[in-house]
Amino acid sequence: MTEMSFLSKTLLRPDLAVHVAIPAALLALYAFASGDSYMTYLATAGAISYVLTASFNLVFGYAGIFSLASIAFYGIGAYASVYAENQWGMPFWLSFPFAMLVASVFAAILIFPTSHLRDIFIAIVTLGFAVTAIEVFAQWDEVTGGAGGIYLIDPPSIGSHTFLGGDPSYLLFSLFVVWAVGELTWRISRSGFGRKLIALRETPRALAASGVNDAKIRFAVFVLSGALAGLAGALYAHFQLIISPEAFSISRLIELLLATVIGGAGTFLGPFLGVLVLILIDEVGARMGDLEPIVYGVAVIVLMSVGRHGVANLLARAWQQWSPVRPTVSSATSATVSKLDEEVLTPEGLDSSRPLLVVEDVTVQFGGVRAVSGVTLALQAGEVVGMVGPNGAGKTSLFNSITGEVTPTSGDVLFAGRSILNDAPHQRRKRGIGRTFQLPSLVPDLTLVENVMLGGEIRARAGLLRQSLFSRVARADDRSRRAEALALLDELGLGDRARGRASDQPYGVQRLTEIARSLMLSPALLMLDEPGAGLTEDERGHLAGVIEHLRRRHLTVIVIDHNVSFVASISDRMVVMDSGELIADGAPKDVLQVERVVGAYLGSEAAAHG
Ligand SMILES: Nc1ncnc2c1ncn2[C@@H]1O[C@H](COP(=O)(O)OP(=O)(O)OP(=O)(O)O)[C@@H](O)[C@H]1O
Repeated sequence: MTEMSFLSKTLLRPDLAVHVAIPAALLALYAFASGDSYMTYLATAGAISYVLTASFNLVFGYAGIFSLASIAFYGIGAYASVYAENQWGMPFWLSFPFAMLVASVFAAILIFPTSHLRDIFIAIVTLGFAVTAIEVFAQWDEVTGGAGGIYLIDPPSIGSHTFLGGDPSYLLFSLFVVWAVGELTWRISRSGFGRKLIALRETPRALAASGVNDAKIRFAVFVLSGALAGLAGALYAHFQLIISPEAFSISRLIELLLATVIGGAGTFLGPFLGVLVLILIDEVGARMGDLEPIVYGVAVIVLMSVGRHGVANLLARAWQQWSPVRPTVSSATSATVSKLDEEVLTPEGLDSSRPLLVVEDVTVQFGGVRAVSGVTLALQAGEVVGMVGPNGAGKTSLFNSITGEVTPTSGDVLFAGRSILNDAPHQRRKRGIGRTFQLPSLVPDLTLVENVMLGGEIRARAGLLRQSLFSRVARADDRSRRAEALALLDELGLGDRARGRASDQPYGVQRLTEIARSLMLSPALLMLDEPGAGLTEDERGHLAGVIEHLRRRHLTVIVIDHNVSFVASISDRMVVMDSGELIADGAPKDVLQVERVVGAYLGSEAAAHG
């Protein structure tokens, strides 16, 4: 291999580039800064800011949880490490994990009042927590030293070496922590855990559709982010050797927000770049005397208007234009249904002696609206059932009461002979009930194959911790999930688009990808809510072929659609709903003759079909 091809191959493989470029950059920074005390100070402060920003980037940037409590966890980590050393004589190297533990315990507690909140409401509750914590830091004299702060009695040392805050050795230690945190975030961003965080941020429904408990993902990222903020706090305390409440103020929180957003929230490089840009703005501003706040403000406004998704995304776009390797996305869903492989889907353990699904006298009431009224329905394994009915007939409400998104007001739903009413949606996915939504619920920022891989997460052998570390088992999981997802996409005729971003795909492709994601669950029952909506004639034809393929594989399928001819052509049996009631149930040709069906809903279309 020539030197050039090695270089270009390394650059084009992000893993290698990160493992080489980040440590090299950190070592270069150390070599550059360690000769000068001011630069050493600046670089160490920057390293600490990076760790704090990376912790916030995980919870806000990746997971989309607008938690402002990071500043409190930062303070808690700082005080906890100093307190443990001063009061209990805890060694320096133990006080760091202790700080992480204490901060993560607070994070674990705070997740409860915020678990059902979103966006600005989370921001308000966590801001309340941050303000309270800042007040406690300033007032709890016995522990925090109150407004005057506390000193670390013994500077950190290992063996005979003392790490004084402004020393090059402390800078080296801080850069080591930066490397470790960077490595962790890189691994997370590559792993199934990272994909689940992005799904949580953009399309939480995609998690439920994949059988993933979003509460668990929220909890994990909140606690992890709290622990990293605590680590930043301990690093800060040992850098300054004195800590006082001003270090954990609201203006520090605003700096943290700015660093995250300017760098590029939800990107790996964002925290590095955000901190660097803020330091540069600070340094330039400091030379401008009274104009400093104006320089700061103007710089932030300019940066945000040039690229509101942050510097990292600007660089990524520039790199994509420069890079010789471009993703290839063909223009049409060209593959034919004949490509569908007979071996792909074989539902296991089906008991054909009893219905797979029984809906017993289910009523769904939304306030004064009775969306479903005493519906009883049984589905045999292997049936393809089409469900039609006018707008507002209650089809989706009935669907949702089977899949768990809606709890029936009365009645029961049995799957494989067992009531599933108490199961959460993600648990029903695990039991074998796959579903798609009326509006496609793919994660726009992930590729198609990554979206489909989400459906296989419930079979992952590696837990969240091993996924975060992207361990050997997690990598092996990932490889096999990717291969399965690619095979499924190929089966559905989407192989050539697998690496395209979901948001760039036409509706038809997105709908089929949702089906592929559901199939990753190896469901016994697949429920498709208007899979044909918004599709072209060609795409509809392709969809009909896919459903026929599922039927041949003995998968039980329920399809809602408004196009009666389409439903009649793909189903073994048709059910018709009107005003919350089931008004017909039988073979398509018989149902289309039922007077109430023809009169109440189908009109000329049914007559034409009949
Ligand atoms: N979450 C909700 N809150 C209040 N009313 C609701 C809710 N969901 C559905 N409804 C109402 O319940 C009735 C049935 O709606 P549903 O969406 O189940 O019908 P549908 O047959 O699926 O209609 P469409 O074909 O238009 O999707 C409608 O009157 C609807 O407005």
